Amino acid sequence: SRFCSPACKIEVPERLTVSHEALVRTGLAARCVSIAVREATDEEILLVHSEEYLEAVKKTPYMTLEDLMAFTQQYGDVYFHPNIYHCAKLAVGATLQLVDSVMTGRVRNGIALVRPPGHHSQKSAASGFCIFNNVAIGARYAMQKYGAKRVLIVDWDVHHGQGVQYCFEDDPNVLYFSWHRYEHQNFWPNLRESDYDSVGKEKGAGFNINVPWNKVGMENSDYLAVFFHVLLPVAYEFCPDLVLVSAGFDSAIGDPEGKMCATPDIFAHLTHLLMNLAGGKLCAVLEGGYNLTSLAQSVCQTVQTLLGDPAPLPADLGGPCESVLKSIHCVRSAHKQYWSSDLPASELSAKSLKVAEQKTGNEPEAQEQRSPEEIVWPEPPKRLCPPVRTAVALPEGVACPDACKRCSSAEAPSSLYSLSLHVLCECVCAGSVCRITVSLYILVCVIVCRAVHVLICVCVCVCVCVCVCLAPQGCSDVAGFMQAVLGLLLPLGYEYNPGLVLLVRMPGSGVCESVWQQLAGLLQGLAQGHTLVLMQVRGPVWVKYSPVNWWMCIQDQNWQLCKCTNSCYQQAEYIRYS
Ligand SMILES: NCCCNCCCCCS
Ligand SMILES: [Zn+2]
Repeated sequence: SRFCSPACKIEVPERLTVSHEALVRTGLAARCVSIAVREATDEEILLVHSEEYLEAVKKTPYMTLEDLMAFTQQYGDVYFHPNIYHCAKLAVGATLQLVDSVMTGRVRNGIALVRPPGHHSQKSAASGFCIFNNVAIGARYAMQKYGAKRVLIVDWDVHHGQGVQYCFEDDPNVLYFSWHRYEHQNFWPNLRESDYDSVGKEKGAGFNINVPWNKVGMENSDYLAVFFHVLLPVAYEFCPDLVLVSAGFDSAIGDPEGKMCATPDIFAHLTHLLMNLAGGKLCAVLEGGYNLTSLAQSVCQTVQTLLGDPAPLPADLGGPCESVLKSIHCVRSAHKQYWSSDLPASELSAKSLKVAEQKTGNEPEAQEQRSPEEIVWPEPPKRLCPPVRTAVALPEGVACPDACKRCSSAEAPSSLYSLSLHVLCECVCAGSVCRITVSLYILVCVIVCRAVHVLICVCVCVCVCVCVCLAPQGCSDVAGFMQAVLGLLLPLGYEYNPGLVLLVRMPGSGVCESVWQQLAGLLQGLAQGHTLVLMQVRGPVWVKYSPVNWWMCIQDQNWQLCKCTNSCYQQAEYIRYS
């Protein structure tokens, strides 16, 4: 019989069917392994929820419609259907199946497309369409069953996941990050504790990060700025064993709840920027997302990045808007005492403020006048999945690394300079590159990043941005190095939006492997993954390249190579020859 109470108009079954259909239509589903779902057990649900709440929800399948209505009244904005208890157990069970698959290494990462969502539900309360807190239970489960010590939860849904915050606010082992439409507490769930000064309690102080959006109409550059200047520096310092994403897509353009302007392809970059953490162990769990068109596109963008495909070129980014700068400034000040990675906040806001003034963001008022259905945006750009991930040109007698395809060996130019120009011209003449960023890493810690634009080729105008990075001591200051990469190089790179990234590692630079891997991985979010790496270890040159990744390594006589695990793209095993 039809459920006579006002069933939810936006949290509808079609959310899952359009998402799955899009994954099938784009061929992405065929590239994934599907994981069986199951119902969560009581024990698993009790990792987060109270017995009395679970017992109460257990009764709902047998309630009359009137009783269900009454039961719903005690909570905010949640709808109970006789079948929702079953669905909510499946949503938790699917999440835990995904956590199992990732923590056991059966898969590197994945996404659980579930409903009802979970991040608003609390120990003894349903809220905001959520019955059981899928992601909070997933975090506790990973810690209990797999001994995960530190779990990072990134909540990019447009609503504040207060349920997750309450669950872990005194827990230093779970770092909860959420951005959310807030409008100075005028947006649902209208909580004082959703503001930036809720940093966690007792031992958990510093492990809860709230970034309020005090305006609607936020764009891609606003989202990236928060990742570069708030989330990523702290996430790298936290060094999680597992990343859980409360992947709500109501923060995308066209959503009736969020009223933001960020386009679906931004989720390709957000996902990419998180995939270098925790050795690539990332579980995304669907939360909100109520515009069926942008939801399906955003899900596909996320899955395609999880599969390792190169990110799309970021559409013309500007700097963050004034309101976001204030939020970034406030949340960084609130967390200053807990985290060491901290560029002088004044410098950050000064630079970005200048850019913000020039920013002519599309006025959200204009957007608000149009109904969500009328808002249109361009289809996300096609993203190449190269037929050959990695080709390697090696001197005679050197075996081809795993997962690489051997091709004719390039002659080994003697000096680095001629080599790089030789290759650059080859790239340029191939016509596949319009702009090139050359990062010459002389030494380790980047403290000054100066960009010099040089015209190097008459046939094609190639802007070579030569970042000459000076630095003091060796690899000890990894935090400082990562802070400079995250807070300076990446924002610069995304805004510059090059056609190719050239990474050069000089001998004696002392760049330790982990830093090098992070750098190579993060920078592959630029230039659609076209990365050229000159790794001056010592010795002859060989070129490892593919339509996506160009790797050029200069090796010493005894082939002192390194294992470069690119969690994003492929395990590139190099070979040690002595
Ligand atoms: N007038 C109150 C609107 C409440 N909307 C609840 C939205 C829950 C989103 C879950 S992601
Ligand atoms: Zn939401």
